[in-house]
Amino acid sequence: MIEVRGLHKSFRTPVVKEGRFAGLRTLFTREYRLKEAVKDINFTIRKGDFVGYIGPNGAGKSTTIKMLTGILHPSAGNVKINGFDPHQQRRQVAKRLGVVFGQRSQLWWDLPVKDSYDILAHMYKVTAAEKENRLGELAELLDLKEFWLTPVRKLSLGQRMRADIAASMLHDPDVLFLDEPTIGLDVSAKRSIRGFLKQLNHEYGKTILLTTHDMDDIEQLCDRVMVINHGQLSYEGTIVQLRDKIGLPTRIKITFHGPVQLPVPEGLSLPIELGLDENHTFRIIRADGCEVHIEANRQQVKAMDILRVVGSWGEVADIHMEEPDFEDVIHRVY
Ligand SMILES: Nc1ncnc2c1ncn2[C@@H]1O[C@H](COP(=O)(O)OP(=O)(O)OP(=O)(O)O)[C@@H](O)[C@H]1O
Repeated sequence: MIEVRGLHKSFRTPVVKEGRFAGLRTLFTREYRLKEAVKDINFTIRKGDFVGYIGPNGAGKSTTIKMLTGILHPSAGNVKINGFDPHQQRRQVAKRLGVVFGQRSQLWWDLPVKDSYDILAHMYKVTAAEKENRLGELAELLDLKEFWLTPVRKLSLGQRMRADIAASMLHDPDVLFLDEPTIGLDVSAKRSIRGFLKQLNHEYGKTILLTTHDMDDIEQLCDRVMVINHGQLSYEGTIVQLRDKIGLPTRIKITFHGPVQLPVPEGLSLPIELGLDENHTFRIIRADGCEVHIEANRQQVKAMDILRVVGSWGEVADIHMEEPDFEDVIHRVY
């Protein structure tokens, strides 16, 4: 459905001279610097996928999205969306594509929300009946009626984002590109946007590519994640595979029915005589009365082995496992 092959984008920017009359000298003797924003990117996104596209600031995410939407022309390589080239066959692609830029609204600032939809429907050649039908459904799903007649500039950020997402869906596209759709939103506004996106993907089968710096968005919504760094893809796969690859330890808190005698001091790994070898061990990080905190790499040591060993220290009352924070995992990939 979305195919990207050998995608490159370089920008040529004039080098600004320093010192007296710098502006003038820059005008007459132009020197250019080449910035390779995207370097040989390849990926395929199938129908119904929900894929996260993440990377640090300046990594090349927006440049990629702009090439996918046809706003920018690749320096090399190609993009196909449903078989069409977004730059050369813009009209065909636009019909099947919805785009939301969280930082920039596609609605008319001074017009009531409803009027923006009338203009967009006209631009996309959506019939009056289709428009009524879709807006009825979207208004219900995104709770649009409360600000239907309000000018866009007076909307809260959460309302504006809901209105923008509805606008991108008005022509019923199969594919959605979302660039930071939850930026700046409070917890409940984020939840409502995420719920809607989930529904679009699960129930309506929409294919979604999501760019965000919010790792909760990625963890809660995406089946797959692509990481871009310095213009190149540094990881592509599921979130579970990514966690396994990075292999951060799981934190486990064990509560005993009484104080425990530990076989090794805090900070040390368990010794071999307990039936664990040096590659399959775990570490005591803190002991506090009846509570013991350990760290284990669950790729290396089985939960049953941990239970067997800690069970020999005393009577276990409770065990609480905490998987590594996804932000920490991502930090390692960046
Ligand atoms: N029009 C342009 N002219 C020159 N350089 C550009 C242009 N657009 C982007 N760049 C450069 O290309 C690189 C990638 O930028 P891009 O906006 O794609 O990053 P990003 O991953 O979207 O970052 P962020 O998370 O901060 O939005 C950056 O170094 C940026 O300065």
